[in-house]
Parts: sequence; structure tokens; C-alpha cells
Amino acid sequence: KLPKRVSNSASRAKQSSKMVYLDYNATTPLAPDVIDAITESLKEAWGNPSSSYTAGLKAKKVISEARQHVANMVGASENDIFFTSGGTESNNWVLQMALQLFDWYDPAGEMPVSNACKSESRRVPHFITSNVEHDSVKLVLDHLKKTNIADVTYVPVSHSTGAVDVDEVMAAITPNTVMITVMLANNETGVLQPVKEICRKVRDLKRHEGETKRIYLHTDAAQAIGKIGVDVKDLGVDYLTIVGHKFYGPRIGAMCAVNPLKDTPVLPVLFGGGQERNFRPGTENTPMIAGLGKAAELVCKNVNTYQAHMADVRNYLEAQLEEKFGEGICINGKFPTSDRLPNTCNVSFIDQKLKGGEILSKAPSVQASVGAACHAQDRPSHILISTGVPESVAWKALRISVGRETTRDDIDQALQELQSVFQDS
Ligand SMILES: O=C(O)CC[SeH]
Repeated sequence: KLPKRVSNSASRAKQSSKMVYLDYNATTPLAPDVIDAITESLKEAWGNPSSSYTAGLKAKKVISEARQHVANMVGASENDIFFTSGGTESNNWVLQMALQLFDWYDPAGEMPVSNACKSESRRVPHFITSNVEHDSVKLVLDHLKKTNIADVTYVPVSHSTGAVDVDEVMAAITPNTVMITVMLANNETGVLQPVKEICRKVRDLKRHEGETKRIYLHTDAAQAIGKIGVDVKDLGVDYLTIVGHKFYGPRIGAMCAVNPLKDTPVLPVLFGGGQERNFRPGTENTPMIAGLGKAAELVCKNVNTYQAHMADVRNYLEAQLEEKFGEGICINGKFPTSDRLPNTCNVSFIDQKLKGGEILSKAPSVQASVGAACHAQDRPSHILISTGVPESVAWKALRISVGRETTRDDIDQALQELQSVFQDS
């Protein structure tokens, strides 16, 4: 005979056989049109895009059309888009490029990007970032700092806004600052970061003799694209990271460099066959690029509808949480003066003994998370703690992120299951 709690969660799973997926910030399913575009490309555009005969030209055309859709999605030009294997590669590329740009003179002399300042002391490139970045930014900078390749200032997010303070970012600038990288929206709290304001202030900054002539600006837009409007020119960034599997696209991505080689330098960190205009070699993954292009096309057409729907469902979720649990919950990442992604709710069940991971283990049909998928789920989220959430509260957090198809009925089912977990515990 099964012990009571196992039989309860097993019986709950049986009762509510329908799985409710509520972890869209971890990844999204492929939109049906995206699957069709990938399948079509697999069948019809298998040629090597570098080949000059029909099979290659068909593939090249697919890639060019996809590039235009991805560019349109973020308000960029087709030439601004460089396909990569995903967000991690795009983020690593931008940071490694900044290292080179710190001392790099343009050998052709065509673009005054030389950043070298003539101070006698050993010059070390300096980066500024937040303390809530995704690991594909954080761990790169941690490594550069630990190995003395670069200096890094991690500006802590304010505990009263969940966002970095623009003036604190500006105060962190040194003569050797080469790049500021701050994510557009946090994947766990959903809090939007003041990227536009940071870029505006940096672009107004006068640099002096002995200082880097230019501070490059990057944002990891992985979690924002497809949920809110994202426009590189409106933001004022030089570089922006695009991640397909966050907006119902395939697991590839892109690095956007605004007006490359004219306004924004681009340097390769991989070398090979010359694809992507010699900046990102490797025979192109045509079907996935086709899928990314279709996903981008859908975002272009529907992002306002997506945003409104997700906000409605997320706000319904939070209203239901308040109604059913009252003082027993704490919504993490909800600040009066900060904007959040429309789909993200980070909630701690503070009057429960159970930790977030334990709650989810007893609610098998509720597919949510305690934090970023790439972080261990058996400890409190360091992102929440960095945002000022007490450790005891962070332990009890669930990250619930809704998607384009999530319904209020899904929310009702998930909350019903969570309530029965608490009744049994
Ligand atoms: O936040 C997530 O789950 C995706 C990045 Se690991």
C-alpha cells in the first residue's frame, strides 16, 4: 500500500491528467507554423547555401528571408543579424569581441574604433553588468575577472525596484570601461532593466584623453523578445542577443550588431569557412534558421496580442493567488515602480512548510520551476536573493511563467492542485 503522500500526489496526477505547462521562461514549444517552416526547409532547402547552383541558392534564399524577419522583429536591418547556435554563443561572442575592441585598431583605418587609452599603467578592460544576469553573461565575466583578463563591476539591483539603478551604473564607469551589458528582462523575476536609460546616458557621456573612447552597449534580450516590443534603435544598444526557443522558435539564436562595420564593430571569434560574412563560420543550419525566421515573423505580427493575453492570464493567476492564499504568499519581483514581463509570476508560499521544489514534486501536473532551468533546483535562487528576497522566502518560491496558449482554466487547475498539496502537507 503506497504511503499517503505518494498516493495523494499519484491520485492527483490521475485526477488532473492534463499537464499544465507553466515554465515558458525556461523554453517554449515550437509554434505549428515554425514546425512547418522547418520541415519545408529540411525537404526543399537542404543545399549548401554557399553553393552557387540551384540547391544552394534555394537555401541561401531561405536564410536571407529569415534574416529579414529576425531583423524586422527587433527593428534592425538585415545586415545587423548574425545567426548563432543560441543565446549562450551570442553572449559569449559579444563579450569576447569587447575584449578585442579594448585595444583593437582598425587595420584598414576605415573605422575609428581604436579604444586604446595611452595610460602607462597595465591596461585591463573593464566591464559593467548587473548581479542578476543569465549565466552565459555572468560566468563569462566571472572567468575573465578570475583570470585577470578583465575587471568587472557587478552593479546590484535595487531591493526596492528589482532593477539596477542607472546612476549606479554610470558611477561604475572607469577610464578602462569597454562594455556595459545589462539584460533587458530578468528570467526569474521578469523585472525589466533600464537599458534604454543606461544607453542614453552613456551615449551622452564625454570621454577624455586616457579613457576608452567608446563604451559598447549590449543587452541580452532573450526573455523579452516575443513578450514585449523590442527595438534596438529605441533601446540605443550596439549589440543585442536573440534566443529562438524563448519565442516558440528553434534552439538557435542570433547576435544583432547595429549597422555593423559602420557604426558597430564586429569581430570574429570563430574562424572557418567564411559564412555569415566571415564573422560566424560554419555551414548554416538552414532549417533552424528558417524556423527562427518564421518565429520572428509571428512575433512581428502578433506580439501585442501575445503580450495582452499573457498579461491577462498572469494577472488572473496573481489575483487568484491573493484570493486563495492572502497573506500566505509573497509575489517576488513585483515592485510599484518597475515594469515586469507580462507572463512572469514569482511567488513564495511563505506560510507553508514546503520548499518550492517540494511543492512541485507533490504537484506532478504543474510544470513550473523554482528558478532558471540552468540553475540547481535544490537551493534558493541567487537571483531572488540578489533582488532582496530573504533566503527563507526564496526557498519557498515558484516561478510560474505563462505562454501564448495558457488559459485561465489552466491556472484554475494548477492552483487547485497546489491547494490540495498544501491540504495534504
Ligand atoms: O530561465 C530559464 O529557465 C532559462 C534560462 Se536557464
